[in-house]
Amino acid sequence: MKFTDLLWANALPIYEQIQLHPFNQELKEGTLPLEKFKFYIYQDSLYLADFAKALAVTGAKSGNSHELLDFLGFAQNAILVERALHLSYFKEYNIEHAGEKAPGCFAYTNYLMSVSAFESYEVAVAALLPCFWIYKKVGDYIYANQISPNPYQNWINAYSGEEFGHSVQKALDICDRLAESATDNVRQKMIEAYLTASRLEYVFWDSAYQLEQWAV
Ligand SMILES: Cc1ncc(CO)c(N)n1
Ligand SMILES: Cc1ncsc1CCO
Repeated sequence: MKFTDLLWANALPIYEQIQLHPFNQELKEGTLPLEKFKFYIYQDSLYLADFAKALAVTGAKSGNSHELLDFLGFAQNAILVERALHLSYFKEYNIEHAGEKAPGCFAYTNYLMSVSAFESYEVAVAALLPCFWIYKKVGDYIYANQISPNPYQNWINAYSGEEFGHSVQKALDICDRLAESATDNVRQKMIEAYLTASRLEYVFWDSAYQLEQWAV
């Protein structure tokens, strides 16, 4: 059994709740209120900017130029996705560049940045993996089950697409390779980081669905 299969099995209950979450169900049906999608896209643009930094810092920890290049490529793609997909939605829906991170986005980005800065390469890779893998699975699920025409088609195509799929496979392969030579202790920390980031993926969608605000 590959290490990533073990990760998937461990986090399956979290993934199932993500797939069943009304944000993703309504995205699939095309009935997600525009206000919630706009909130999500704006928060996700803030997310992707920090995610790119975490990817670059993680890449800098790899012991070889091959994986450094992989992670720098992921970071570059995250910024390009932010520019292309998000800015087109910003225009189409008149989303203003205003406001700070909601608590869910704040928690997730700060977790990824702190793990990439302060934990080992192995643990940072495991923490970053749900961003790739869960989005791929959600993208594929929505693509296969969507009601069309769907107003959120561009978003669906981006994450169910082949290009994103290649990046996801690369990240999975790196994680499996690292786990093979990791100690049990490091592998345990990788599992915990993967679970925490998966929970934060749920939190991020839920935050958008609730139009989450700071309590004070
Ligand atoms: C919150 C979040 N996780 C993962 C991705 C995938 O890039 C994204 N765009 N946003
Ligand atoms: C994970 C991820 N999300 C948006 S871009 C990107 C890197 C893919 O290369």
